[in-house]
Amino acid sequence: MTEPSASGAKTTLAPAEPVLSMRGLSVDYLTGTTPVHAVDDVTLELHRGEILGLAGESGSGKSTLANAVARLLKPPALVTAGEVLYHPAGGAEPVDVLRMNAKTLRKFRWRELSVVFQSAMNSLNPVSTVGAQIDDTLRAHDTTLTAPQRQERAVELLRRVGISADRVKSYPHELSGGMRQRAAIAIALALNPEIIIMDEPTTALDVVVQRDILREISALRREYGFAVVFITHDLSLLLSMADRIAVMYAGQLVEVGAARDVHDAPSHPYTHGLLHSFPKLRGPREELLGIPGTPPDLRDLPPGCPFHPRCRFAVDACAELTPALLEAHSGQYAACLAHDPASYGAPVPTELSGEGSGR
Ligand SMILES: Nc1ncnc2c1ncn2[C@@H]1O[C@H](COP(=O)(O)OP(=O)(O)OP(=O)(O)O)[C@@H](O)[C@H]1O
Repeated sequence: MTEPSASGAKTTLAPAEPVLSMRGLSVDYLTGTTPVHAVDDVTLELHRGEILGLAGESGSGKSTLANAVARLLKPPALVTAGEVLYHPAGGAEPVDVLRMNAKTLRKFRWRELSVVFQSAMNSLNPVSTVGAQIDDTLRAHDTTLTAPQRQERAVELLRRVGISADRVKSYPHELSGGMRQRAAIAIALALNPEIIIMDEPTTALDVVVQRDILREISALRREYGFAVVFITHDLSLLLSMADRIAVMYAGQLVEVGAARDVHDAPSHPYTHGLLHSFPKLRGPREELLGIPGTPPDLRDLPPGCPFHPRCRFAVDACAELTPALLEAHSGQYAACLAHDPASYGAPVPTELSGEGSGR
């Protein structure tokens, strides 16, 4: 696969310097007689300080990819190929997260990378107050802090995510769903990591709380400068908050680009279908085309492009050739033969050409 370049980032907060590089990453689930290829040869960079949105239907491999990066996979999951390079600040040599020993990994987690899951109830300890949980995290990873300093920091962190100081002594069950999610974010921020992986962190919350928390994540990111991998099946949500978007289909990366470009001119038919599956907030009304059919069985992908049976732009070659991730437009990459004129044998469909998008 061609590695996406850095040129597409939307804001100045997303410089092109990588903090994490996934290269040729593949993960299988070894269940039954045939492995499930949940992540298939993914090459993707996370830039320092950016919000990278990871989108795709349920089962496309988003969580598996994130868990592989955080070294949270458990059997039957197995990384079968690839590396995940962490680039320390200050230009030190990159380190392969997948090959870190237990001691290095303990330091890497929380200090450099933390994770916020969909259900804070699963990550928070039900028998410990939120203040104590922040304190535990700080004590385990930063021995230079005194108890009063840790307490001060716990109050400050909770304040940063919108929880008042008097809640420090609350147990998770005493908090609303939104507050629990905020507390989980506060713990993730405790050691000031460079990377935070958020796996559907607001999906279980109502829309108003979700919007508030997303706004706060963006503000915190600006203030602290961490990079976020934000996972959701809700592409419209990502378009409003991410700098860049990576779209997964059947375990593969099918499109990567700046959020605005992906929104204005998707270059992969799957992204195009996702974008036309929900009504636009602005602009003229459009027919909702959706995506026909269902995702393939990851044990037995169709030959050629895995999306071709559902693709309205497919030509005969799509059932035979596996498309590489190629630059479709400047800074925007798609794994689609339509952008490879020699193989496609027809002009790029207008819908995928970027024409009319004002670029
Ligand atoms: N423990 C497991 N054993 C076997 N297959 C699994 C296991 N966990 C996940 N899978 C399969 O791996 C594929 C990718 O799953 P994954 O959860 O990574 O997708 P996802 O895009 O995050 O989906 P969702 O949005 O529903 O969380 C799916 O086909 C899923 O069924």
